[in-house]
Amino acid sequence: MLLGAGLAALARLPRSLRPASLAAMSTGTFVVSQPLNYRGGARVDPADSSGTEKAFEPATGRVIATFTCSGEKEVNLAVQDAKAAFKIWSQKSGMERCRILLEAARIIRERKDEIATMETINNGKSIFEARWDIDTSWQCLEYFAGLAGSMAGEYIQLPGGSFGYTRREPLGVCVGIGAWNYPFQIACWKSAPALACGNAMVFKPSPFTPASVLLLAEIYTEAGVPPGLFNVVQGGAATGQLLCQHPDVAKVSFTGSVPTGMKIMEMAAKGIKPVTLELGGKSPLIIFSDCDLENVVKGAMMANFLTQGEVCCNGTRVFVQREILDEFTREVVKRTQKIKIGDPLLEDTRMGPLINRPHLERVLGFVKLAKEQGAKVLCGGDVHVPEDPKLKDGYYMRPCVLTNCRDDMTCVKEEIFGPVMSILPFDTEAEVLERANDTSFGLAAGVFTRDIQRAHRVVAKLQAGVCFINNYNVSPVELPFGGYKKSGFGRENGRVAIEYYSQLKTVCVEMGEVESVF
Ligand SMILES: NC(=O)c1ccc[n+]([C@@H]2O[C@H](COP(=O)([O-])OP(=O)(O)OC[C@H]3O[C@@H](n4cnc5c(N)ncnc54)[C@H](O)[C@@H]3O)[C@@H](O)[C@H]2O)c1
Ligand SMILES: O=CCc1c[nH]c2ccc(O)cc12
Repeated sequence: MLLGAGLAALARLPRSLRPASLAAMSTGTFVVSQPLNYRGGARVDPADSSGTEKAFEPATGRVIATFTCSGEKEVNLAVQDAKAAFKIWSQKSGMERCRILLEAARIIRERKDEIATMETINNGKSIFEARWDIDTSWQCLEYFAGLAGSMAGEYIQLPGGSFGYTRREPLGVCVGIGAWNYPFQIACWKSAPALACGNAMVFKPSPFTPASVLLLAEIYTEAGVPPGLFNVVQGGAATGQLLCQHPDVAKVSFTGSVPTGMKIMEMAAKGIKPVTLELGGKSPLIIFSDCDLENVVKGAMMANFLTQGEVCCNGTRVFVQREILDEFTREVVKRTQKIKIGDPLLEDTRMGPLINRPHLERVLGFVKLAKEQGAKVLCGGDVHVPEDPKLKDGYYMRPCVLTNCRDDMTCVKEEIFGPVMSILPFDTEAEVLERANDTSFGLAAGVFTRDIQRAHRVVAKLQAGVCFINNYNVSPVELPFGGYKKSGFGRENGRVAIEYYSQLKTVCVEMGEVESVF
């Protein structure tokens, strides 16, 4: 729980009385004072330390938590607790697991405002968006609860009355390592399928956003999972490495950047551990001239400016057919300039601060380089200083639209992970397909057109794991999510996620005599 002035008392109130009070808290008052590790069904101070980290409130630049990074001893304790809980959990029927996950989903739904408030304070995204994130989170638990109850193998008849069958079995202790852009949701997208399949999990959030996953851990406990089934350790690369290299860890599910993904895969390879990698992107959004322009402008904004542009699947290379280039550009700039930037806890704010000062500087650096390389800034791309004095040290920038872009510019080739849209004109379908696929990433892509045949023809040729037709950045939990090429592999969400958190056992049953060649 986040504790600020008067908040400790609020936190002791019955849960039903808490959410509204917490949601009413304003920016600039929260501090975290309880331990941020979770083990054996409770918050704990870590048994050892590999240094300390500070977490910030991006809206104000204030430190909201100082915490200890977990070392070898603490990581080992978390894995051992998870191992013990796995023995109990994996023996439960799918229906028993289903009931507990449904209860956890219900509690998340009930505490939505409280969790969203914490997410907004620690990440900087607007409260409006954070509530969406929490909706997708409980929906994910509900979805995998349903699948837990219906997981089954196959029966295969063999000659002479013999037969075989398959069993879908859990892997054991799974590790989840998260990025900072969707802290609570990432933990849910990983833990829900893992737990549904009968696994235990040790989760490490990004050191920039250590707080909200503790609420998930407490909720799992309250819902009835065995103590130790879901544990949290804190820290950065060193703690992550200890987790990936631990001999009792059966699988690693990672969300983060491509360079870190490569390191994770190397470590996992040494232990022959399966990995799910949800990595970065530089996704194309292709807009044909026959589109519905009103929808397209909305789609392009959704593709670029959610969570301050810090979204892996953002469609930041916006290819616009030349006939509508001017009209589209005019309209998208007009709307971008109207985005309300500021205190992310205010109901009408639509863009909050970026995650931290170095990241803000990095994004501004991309805009500067784009100008040097010949791009034209049509709006934004500079620091925003809100009028409210308490926000003066926050990490705000104005969302940016770039034109005069070329495919070889850095702003078009590299993932910026900030509110920067690059507009690129094109003439023909064949040309735009070639240019859209000319990247080592392959996370997502979008097509806007009224021509349904063209829409399907184009998405069939796009090298991307998630394609949108006439919309962008919607992620219903029923649909698999994951990338092609360097954007990773394995899938989260959808039925298929079960395959990444379980293993298949084949049982061959002989009903006759053993036929021996000896
Ligand atoms: N594809 C997706 O679903 C998805 C979702 C969100 C973010 N991302 C990507 O994540 C990146 C931004 O997130 P980030 O800056 O937190 O990424 P990051 O790779 O720096 O860190 C991600 C996580 O990995 C940990 N980590 C860092 N080095 C490690 C190591 N050597 N071993 C083990 N763990 C290590 C970090 O502490 C953090 O928890 C962007 O590239 C973005 O596209 C992808
Ligand atoms: O940021 C990228 C897309 C995304 C949004 N929410 C989640 C949760 C878990 C992920 O692995 C990716 C994402």
